[in-house]
Amino acid sequence: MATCIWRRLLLQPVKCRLACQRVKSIYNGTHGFDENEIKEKLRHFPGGSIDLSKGNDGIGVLTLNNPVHKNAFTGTMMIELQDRVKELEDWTEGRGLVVRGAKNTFCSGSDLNTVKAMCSSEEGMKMCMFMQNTLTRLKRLPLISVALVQGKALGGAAELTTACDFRLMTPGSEICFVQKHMGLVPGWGGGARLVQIVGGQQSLKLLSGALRMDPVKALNAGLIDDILPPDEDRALEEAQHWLSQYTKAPAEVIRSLKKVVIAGRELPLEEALKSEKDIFGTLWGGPANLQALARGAKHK
Ligand SMILES: CCCC(=O)SCCNC(=O)CCNC(=O)[C@H](O)C(C)(C)COP(=O)(O)OP(=O)(O)OC[C@H]1O[C@@H](n2cnc3c(N)ncnc32)[C@H](O)[C@@H]1OP(=O)(O)O
Repeated sequence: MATCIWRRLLLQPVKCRLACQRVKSIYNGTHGFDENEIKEKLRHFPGGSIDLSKGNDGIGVLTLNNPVHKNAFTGTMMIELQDRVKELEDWTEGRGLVVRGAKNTFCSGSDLNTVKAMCSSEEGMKMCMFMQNTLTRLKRLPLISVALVQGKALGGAAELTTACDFRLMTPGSEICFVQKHMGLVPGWGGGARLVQIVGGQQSLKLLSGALRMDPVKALNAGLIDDILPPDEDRALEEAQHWLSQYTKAPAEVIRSLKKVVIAGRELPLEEALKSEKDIFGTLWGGPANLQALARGAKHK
């Protein structure tokens, strides 16, 4: 039943808007999760912002902006991240997204003042459910996302990078799942996603060793997709250029490709195949398809 709804949603994002909100997220009222309650709590920990710019070229830039604290995630930044992801869900022209930190550093994870103030197990789990919902929705966006890691990506920030389709690092940067040193495990969904990206063996090493992954180690482990040239000030430009090799096509084609991959990632094979057929049907004989045929495109 759930996979059937999910398949319909892949095809009818507007029609099924309300159901969509439920299915795109993991937790809702049936899991005892009260989103408003946790948001109210998170509002008590202000600071920083999550900024989104949407380019006319269909490429968005999402910036974690709290540089005095190395872009650590405050409570209000967690809420703003959800708001920005909702905005991206509604951006029908979007084809790609770069997720980065302000001032040449990525993010030092959860704001430690927020962590200290929400120290009961119950509160921790609510925050964890809220962030899992948001990061799952980020990963399920019908556009191609890349995390640009400059400086350090620690703890929850390392988890955030796994909610993007791709990861890039600049020389001198580092990704480290420091949760073990905090007496924790990943909780924002980064553990499960890491296993999907690098496999169980590598994940166990990265998490239990809290390994500091420099760009070369991260590339060899399959954690990242490329290392950018050593020019910090041009890193965003380089990341956008790197991303453009995957986003050069009409938005409806790129968005449909991503939906096919989401179905393949998340649905049992037969359901994924049916989704793929339906998504294919939305493009066959459509403008991009007809233009390609009229051009007599050759693929030498
Ligand atoms: C499920 C979620 C799990 C989590 O994410 S738990 C959080 C994991 N992250 C951490 O423990 C990061 C702790 N911070 C550090 O290790 C270092 O500050 C870090 C990021 C390597 C940067 O080192 P430095 O370059 O030497 O800079 P610094 O230490 O002087 O930091 C500059 C100012 O930023 C602050 N800061 C850094 N990370 C923070 C954080 N996560 N929460 C709250 N504040 C944080 C730091 O306290 C300092 O502030 P101030 O200038 O002393 O007022």
